[in-house]
Amino acid sequence: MASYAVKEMFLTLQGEGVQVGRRAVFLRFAGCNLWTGREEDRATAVCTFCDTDFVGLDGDHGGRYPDADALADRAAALWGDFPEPFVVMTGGEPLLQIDAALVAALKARGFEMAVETNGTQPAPDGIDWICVSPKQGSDVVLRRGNELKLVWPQPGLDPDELAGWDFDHFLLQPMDGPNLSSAREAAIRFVLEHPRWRLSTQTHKVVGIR
Ligand SMILES: C[S@@+](CC[C@H](N)C(=O)[O-])C[C@H]1O[C@@H](n2cnc3c(N)ncnc32)[C@H](O)[C@@H]1O
Ligand SMILES: Nc1nc2[nH]cc(C(=O)O)c2c(=O)[nH]1
Ligand code: SF4
Ligand SMILES: [Mg+2]
Repeated sequence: MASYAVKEMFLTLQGEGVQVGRRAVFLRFAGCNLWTGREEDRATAVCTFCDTDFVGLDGDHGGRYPDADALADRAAALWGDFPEPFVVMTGGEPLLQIDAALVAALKARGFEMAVETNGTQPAPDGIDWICVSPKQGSDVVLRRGNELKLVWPQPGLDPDELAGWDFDHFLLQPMDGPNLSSAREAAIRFVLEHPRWRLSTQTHKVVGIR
């Protein structure tokens, strides 16, 4: 039976993408295949701009969960006594760990499931909402889903090529970091010229929630 390495779990509002503002349990898995998460490796990683600490098991409700039921029980407890539970699985790279047993355990507790992924791994069946965020220099195998959320700008990644992939929504998300304001301006300019794309703002950072 699989065990799961979890960095943290918390209740918040989805800050990004088409489902922005929605109450959600965030389940952040530890580990990623495109960066070790160590600052000394950032410059040589495939993904160099990550805004997230996904190393270790030491966050709120983090730990090694022995099985899918234990993890789904914790997610249900965090959601609390409300209808229509919603979980966003992220990381790190969640598709390194999400398996059929976890999907089934969450489904059995009534969860609607979303995933935030870099798209380099196939997704198991049964996930309700797939957000793929491609990274320049990686091999994206998951080219269909609900939303494609491109962190912008990423030199070498051409949005016109991605626009042929099979997604319902195409989003540009300005890259947070030292050049955030110019990234924002570039994204706004791009959307004004390419109405197929929408701007995704990381609203949780603006309003000061997790
Ligand atoms: C931390 S990642 C975890 C999920 C998965 N590994 C991925 O990259 O999609 C969550 C989301 O944050 C985005 N992201 C990471 N660093 C960012 C940054 N500096 N600015 C804007 N978005 C960022 C990712 O592209 C992804 O959409
Ligand atoms: N509020 C909030 N919304 C988010 N949407 C995607 C996030 C992520 O790190 O995957 C994230 C996050 O870390 N916090
Ligand atoms: S792929 Fe996702 S989790 Fe991994 S380093 Fe990039 S943004 Fe961070
Ligand atoms: Mg985040």
